Amino acid sequence: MPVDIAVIRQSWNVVAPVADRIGVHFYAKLFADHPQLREMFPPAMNAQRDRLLHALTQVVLNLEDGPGLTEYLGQLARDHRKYGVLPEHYPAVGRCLVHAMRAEVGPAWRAVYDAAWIDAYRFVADVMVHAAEQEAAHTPAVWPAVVVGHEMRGRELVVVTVEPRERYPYRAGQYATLQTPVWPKVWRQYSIANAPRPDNRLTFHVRVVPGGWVSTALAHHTRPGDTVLLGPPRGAMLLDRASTRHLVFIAGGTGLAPLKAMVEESMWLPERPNIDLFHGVRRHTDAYDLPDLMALRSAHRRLRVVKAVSDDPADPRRERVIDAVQNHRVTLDGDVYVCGSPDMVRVTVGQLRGLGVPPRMIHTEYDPGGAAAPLVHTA
Ligand SMILES: NC(=O)C1=CN([C@@H]2O[C@H](COP(=O)(O)OP(=O)(O)OC[C@H]3O[C@@H](n4cnc5c(N)ncnc54)[C@H](O)[C@@H]3O)[C@@H](O)[C@H]2O)C=CC1
Repeated sequence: MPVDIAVIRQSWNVVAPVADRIGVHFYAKLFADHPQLREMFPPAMNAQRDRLLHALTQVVLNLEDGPGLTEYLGQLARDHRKYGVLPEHYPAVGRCLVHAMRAEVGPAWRAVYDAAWIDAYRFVADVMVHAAEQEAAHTPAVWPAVVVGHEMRGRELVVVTVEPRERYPYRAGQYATLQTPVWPKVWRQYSIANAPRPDNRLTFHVRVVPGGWVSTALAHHTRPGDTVLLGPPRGAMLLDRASTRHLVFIAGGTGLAPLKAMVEESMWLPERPNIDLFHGVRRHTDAYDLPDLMALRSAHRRLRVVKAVSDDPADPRRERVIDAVQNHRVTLDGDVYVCGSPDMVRVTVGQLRGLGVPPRMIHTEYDPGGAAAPLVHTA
């Protein structure tokens, strides 16, 4: 049965305003009817509810884009394998979702919405089950990884290195989701700070976020020998290996991680490009990776590394990282990669656009649509 896009869109006018309540209702109903599913989810459900609503919105907005929607749902399904989702769970989810929508929308809900959503959900479930099955044929759902390095760099920043037991296939610039034994079922995304290595080891730069469960666990309750779990690699901020164009990397704080991985990858290219790597930090003491960056610098003659300090009272030349790029008269004639906090990325990209850098040359971890939430966050 084809999905009735017009009816779904119409229903969205009454669903969207009460979407938060639908999220709460949906999970309450799901766990009441299927208590065995509760243990698949984290203790705190706020983020989970946001993800559900985000996914629903993506489905509704992209119903006309068949291939794009299939790609999105496939990625969602591959990500969900780590939660232990099985094909038999999907019908229960569909029933509870439609029930929650009907209940929260109230009298404005029409009978035709039921049928349209049941069809739409069936389509979503079919695509996801198929994608998960295909992936399961050759890829694990999770990668157990032993912590082999744990180095505090300052009080609230840790550099963690792990060694997955099986080969972890990823590209420089991507990120992984990670779970520690301290908080089962709680996953957080962290960019991988090194290009793939023969020893299969991955390094993460983790700033402790106040109240952040996983970042605190990694910094203060994790030791070499512990085992963490990794979900599949994700992210599309990658190097164009065929290009020899000048590369400018602009990092804010731990946003350095994926850009450092890309610098490493660029060192294998047959024709190494010229690279400018700017690391923006608030204070001098926040430049947690400077010795490593300098080591990289001495191995790569075409690499320039610049530290920009924005808020250090001891430093008269306080500059935002984008100001440092301008002050060093960098020619912005190639690809520019920007990574850091959402605000930092927004401000920096705005400045780059103002300087005439074409949007297609600016690469970030953000939804190309622009206004949407960042695709990666760490906590
Ligand atoms: N793949 C990704 O997208 C990754 C993103 N991140 C994000 O990067 C951020 C790093 O945070 P911290 O290490 O605490 O660094 P931070 O927030 O202390 O900032 C470091 C630099 O960014 C600049 N900055 C911050 N806010 C700015 C703004 N509104 N406008 C212009 N410049 C600004 C600061 O001046 C400083 O130079 C986190 O939000 C983290 O989630 C980190 C790793 C990977």
